[in-house]
Amino acid sequence: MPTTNVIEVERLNVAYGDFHAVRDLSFHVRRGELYALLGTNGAGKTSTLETVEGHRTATSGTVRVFGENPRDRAAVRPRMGIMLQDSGFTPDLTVAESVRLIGALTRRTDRPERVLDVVDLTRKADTKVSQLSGGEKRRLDFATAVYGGPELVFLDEPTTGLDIQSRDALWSTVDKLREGGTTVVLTTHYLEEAQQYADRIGLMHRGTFHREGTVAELTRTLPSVIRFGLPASTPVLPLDARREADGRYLVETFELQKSMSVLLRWAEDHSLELRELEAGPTRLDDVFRAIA
Ligand SMILES: Nc1ncnc2c1ncn2[C@@H]1O[C@H](COP(=O)(O)OP(=O)(O)OP(=O)(O)O)[C@@H](O)[C@H]1O
Repeated sequence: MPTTNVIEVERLNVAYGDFHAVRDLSFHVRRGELYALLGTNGAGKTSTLETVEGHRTATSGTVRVFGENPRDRAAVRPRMGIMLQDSGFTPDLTVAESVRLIGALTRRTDRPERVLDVVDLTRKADTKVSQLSGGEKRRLDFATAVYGGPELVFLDEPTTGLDIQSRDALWSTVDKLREGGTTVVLTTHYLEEAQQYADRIGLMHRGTFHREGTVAELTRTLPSVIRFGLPASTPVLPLDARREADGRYLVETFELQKSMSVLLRWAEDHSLELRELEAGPTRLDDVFRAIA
């Protein structure tokens, strides 16, 4: 199957009066891809997503979704599911009524019972929205993205407020949607989720991309790290290390395996225990910290 772009953004600008929230931003999302739009606070993620979702008009530049202008709601909306940070369901409606409403609004076909089952709210079908817990409300928000298995799904901070079981269940549902070919656009402040699930990441800062690429592309410019603790008096270390505020040692290296082997041999030779030893490639958190 040829790779086609589901989303194409070319030199997007979004301004609020004199303030430029998004500057000349260009990116595309391929069919079947999970693309994470991440960034610092106020970077312009919401402004960008609202434009792609068709809720906001670009100040300049072009945005195409399925080759169409996303402001053309009739052409685009039935094909996309949007899980907002708060979908704003009417508190007096029951969960089942809310799910049926999603069906009517999206004009997608599905069985509400199936959707309730997928988001694990079958037991709460007759409960009013106002009586749901925070995590249950979030799962109801997720139903808006799942209903009718749309081709494109936007997940805005999908797992905020969810316990670990609900998070795992949400990601397993997302995996199933993806097996069916669904394209996913994610925003999250849980960087480990982006690191685990995203095919590509656009990392925004002050209205533009600080970096864009796969997780490996984003992290490989920074060294891997090794951390460990040692007793008070030790022989001279075999590689450059610095002391952290908590007294542990930190080694930064572009040759993780080699440095580990040097360190382990040294510890063995001196009968030393490397306490709380941790080693691994740079995490996305470190890429974020490097922005500052
Ligand atoms: N309606 C508005 N009027 C004026 N300024 C706005 C408006 N909406 C957003 N902004 C500003 O535009 C910038 C980008 O905001 P946006 O909400 O797109 O960022 P974000 O990346 O989603 O941030 P966060 O992670 O904090 O939610 C911010 O500086 C914000 O204050």
